[in-house]
Amino acid sequence: MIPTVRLNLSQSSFNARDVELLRNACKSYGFFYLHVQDDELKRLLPRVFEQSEKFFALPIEIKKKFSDGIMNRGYTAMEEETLDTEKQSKGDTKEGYYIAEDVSKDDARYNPAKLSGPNVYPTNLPEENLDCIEWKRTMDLYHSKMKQVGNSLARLIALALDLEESYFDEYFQNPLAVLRLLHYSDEKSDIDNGVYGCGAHSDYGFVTLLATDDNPGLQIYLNDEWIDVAPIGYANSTFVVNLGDMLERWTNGLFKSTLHRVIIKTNETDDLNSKRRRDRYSIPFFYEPDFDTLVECISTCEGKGGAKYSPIKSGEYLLNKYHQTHSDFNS
Ligand SMILES: O=C(O)CCC(=O)C(=O)O
Ligand SMILES: [Fe+2]
Repeated sequence: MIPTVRLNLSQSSFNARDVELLRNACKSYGFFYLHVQDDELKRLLPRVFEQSEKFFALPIEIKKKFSDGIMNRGYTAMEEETLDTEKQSKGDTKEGYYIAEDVSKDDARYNPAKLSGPNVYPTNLPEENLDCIEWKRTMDLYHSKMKQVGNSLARLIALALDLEESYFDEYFQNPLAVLRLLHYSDEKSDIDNGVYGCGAHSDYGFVTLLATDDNPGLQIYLNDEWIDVAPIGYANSTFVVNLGDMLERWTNGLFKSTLHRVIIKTNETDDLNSKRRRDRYSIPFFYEPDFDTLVECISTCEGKGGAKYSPIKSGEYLLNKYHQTHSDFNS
């Protein structure tokens, strides 16, 4: 149902049809598939998922070592995050790993109060369990490639708003660009009892580009109904993209930041004749404007009714949301 927009990273201009598709999808659903044409990305995606699975397969006491609750980097355990505090009886049945821009302490951009600092990477593990060098290389490469995709998508979004293609560039000089590896446990979601893979929420920032495996689970809330989003699988470099709250605020509600959640439907009694279904793995990439960006209604979106939302600061908005949802976040 949601359309597929195309983006070719090696081309500098965009196709008018894609601009139109994107505009309609952003207004109606706040969600679309994005097929990104880029050979390096296509080769990289299976490796990123492979390395992600290898990490999550490690024992919990090892995984827990690689975490920084101040900068919100590295490992977050099963049920640590609760995205819908009203409806959930326990945390999301998923574990995760945050990777952002790796900024060393001697870098001029180092500023932990503004979430700019070093990543946490797995280290000192037996190579047969995890090749830490390869792991870091793969994740850093993917993070950098996804920033390029985010930058290009921001330009396409500007065109869809009838703005200059470069309109958003100034707000993404040091974007809060965060990759999050996710692994859902096989615990079946139980809506009546508040058990969710991931509770209902809207994303906080500009756009999220989600790579998933072939497992279903993602649902979006449209016209008072929860609708399944068919998993696209990462093999052909297609992402499920959704818009976040900041873009909704920037556009005065013209572009939607839509509620979504993850429902895990499997359990031990799943089709015993076929091979047991694998756990679900997904990797959202959150592309958000610079920490100090003031997000306020774009003048051409104001319309007759005026601005519906008060201006917010990008970084403050994110920090607030992290505090509300993460029990281990203590910045
Ligand atoms: O795993 C998914 O399909 C969605 C995850 C998500 O919505 C999020 O992390 O914000
Ligand atoms: Fe989300």
